Amino acid sequence: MKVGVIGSKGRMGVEVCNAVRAADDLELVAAVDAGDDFGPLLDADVVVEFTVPDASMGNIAWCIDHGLDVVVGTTGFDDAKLDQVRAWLDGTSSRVLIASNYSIGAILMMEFARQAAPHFESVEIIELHHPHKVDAPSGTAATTARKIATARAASGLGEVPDATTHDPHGARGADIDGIRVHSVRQRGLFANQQVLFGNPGEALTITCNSFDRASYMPGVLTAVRAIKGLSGLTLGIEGLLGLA
Ligand SMILES: NC(=O)C1=CN([C@@H]2O[C@H](COP(=O)(O)OP(=O)(O)OC[C@H]3O[C@@H](n4cnc5c(N)ncnc54)[C@H](OP(=O)(O)O)[C@@H]3O)[C@@H](O)[C@H]2O)C=CC1
Ligand SMILES: O=C(O)C1=N[C@H](C(=O)O)C[C@H](O)C1
Repeated sequence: MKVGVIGSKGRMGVEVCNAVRAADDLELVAAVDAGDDFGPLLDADVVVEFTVPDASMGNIAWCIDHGLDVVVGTTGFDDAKLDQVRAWLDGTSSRVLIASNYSIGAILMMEFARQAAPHFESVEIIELHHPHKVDAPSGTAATTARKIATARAASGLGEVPDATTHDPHGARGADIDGIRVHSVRQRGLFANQQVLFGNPGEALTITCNSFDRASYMPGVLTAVRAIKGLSGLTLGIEGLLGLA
């Protein structure tokens, strides 16, 4: 397959270009970044997009307009943006796959959190990242929170217990579908997430660490190879790994 990369000079884009070059069955035919002519992407069978939240929607629209399939790793998607992508895809043959995390550890962390969610009264998420990250909370934390909230609702669990009525500084963190998320930005770290569950007399903590951007490459290449078998908008690669 011929692969194009948008965001090719970024931290993830560089890693993706190298992973594509190293794969026997893939060929890197285009590598573009901010300000570049996107024309060379027209030679690609599939485009991989790792840029910034403010640019990603425009890049996805460009790919769909030009009949291309796109594997998106950029974070910062909410329901409104996803609905917009679905609307763009309507009546086209393009495919878009968006995943907030392509590492197997993070995908399993989210799956384990989804399984644990109906069984614990309390749950909070702490995500810790390098200080260059522009979006908060992380896409992974937002996805995890939504999966937990859905699993809690399906099992009839009510709100997470919390007596806080006075929080003038926002110390309780972000609220995503009723799940508290705390974002830490720390020099020396790359990417870590902890999901803290609690019940009377017990606690369960699920932790995932990424130490290197190499951790995302098997998932990204799996998505690249699988996208022609998908249709419309696909969220996450759990299904490609037999987890959904
Ligand atoms: N899904 C996953 O598994 C993972 C997702 N991510 C996400 O991937 C994204 C990228 O992360 P990272 O590589 O660290 O970020 P970087 O800031 O290192 O890279 C982003 C790149 O995109 C470029 N860019 C900005 N605007 C455009 C545009 N309109 N068209 C083309 N290129 C553009 C930037 O150029 P310039 O700097 O000149 O503006 C930069 O080279 C983030 O949203 C991050 O959260 C990260 C790791 C894993
Ligand atoms: O910006 C990053 O670095 C990362 N972003 C993704 C996210 O927002 O979840 C994935 C990973 O945590 C690294």
